[in-house]
Amino acid sequence: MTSPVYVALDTPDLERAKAIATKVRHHVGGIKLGLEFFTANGRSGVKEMAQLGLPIFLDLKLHDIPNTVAKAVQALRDLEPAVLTIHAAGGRAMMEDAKAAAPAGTKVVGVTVLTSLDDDDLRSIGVESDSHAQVERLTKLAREAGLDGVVCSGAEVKAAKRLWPDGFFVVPGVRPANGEAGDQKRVVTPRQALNDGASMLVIGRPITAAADPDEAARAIEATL
Ligand SMILES: O=C(O)c1cc(=O)[nH]c(=O)n1[C@@H]1O[C@H](COP(=O)(O)O)[C@@H](O)[C@H]1O
Repeated sequence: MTSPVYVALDTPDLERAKAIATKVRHHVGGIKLGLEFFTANGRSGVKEMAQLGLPIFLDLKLHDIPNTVAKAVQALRDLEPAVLTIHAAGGRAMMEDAKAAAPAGTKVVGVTVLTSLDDDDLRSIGVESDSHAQVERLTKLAREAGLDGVVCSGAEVKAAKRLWPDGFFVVPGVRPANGEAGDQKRVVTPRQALNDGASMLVIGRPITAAADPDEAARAIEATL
């Protein structure tokens, strides 16, 4: 079975990203390249990582007016990522236009509420709903806009899947039991996230910051 774990290679260092991906490749389903990697290495860096032969999740969390996001997605078409993120809070028209601009084989998923935010953080930016209700709201909107799925924490994935049984659910903020939460606030274990309906788990530091990343990925895989 292909592993649902995508390792987040959050580094500006292309050689380090390659080295970690090469080490863990037999215990993950793919690699996630985000803003830190992309702003340092750009499209050519993504192409170089693609040569490793693992599926790529390009996590750019695009969030702008519909025209700008659609044109940015168009400019990324030839990279053909397996998964691409946009912010669901960008609204329905933005999501519709992003999906229309993406390659047919790319799953476009909407980030709902970042896993680094709790209900107090939401209130501080004027969102009166709690994280659970806000994830549900944005999941419905993403579905209506024709996206393939959403990104949410493991605390909400069960509810999101109930609203969208055939949606694709990406769950970051995943930590092995007793793992360091760091800046993540809504955290669950990999096993719990899968039990509750996650399609894909995004795991960064628990693997990449380990003394032996392959052993860490293997240990996580053993809990699934
Ligand atoms: O879209 C994401 O992947 C994402 C969404 C979210 O709400 N929270 C979140 O942590 N992420 C990403 O998931 C990864 C989590 O990394 P670790 O906390 O090191 O496991 C990072 O690359 C984040 O950019």
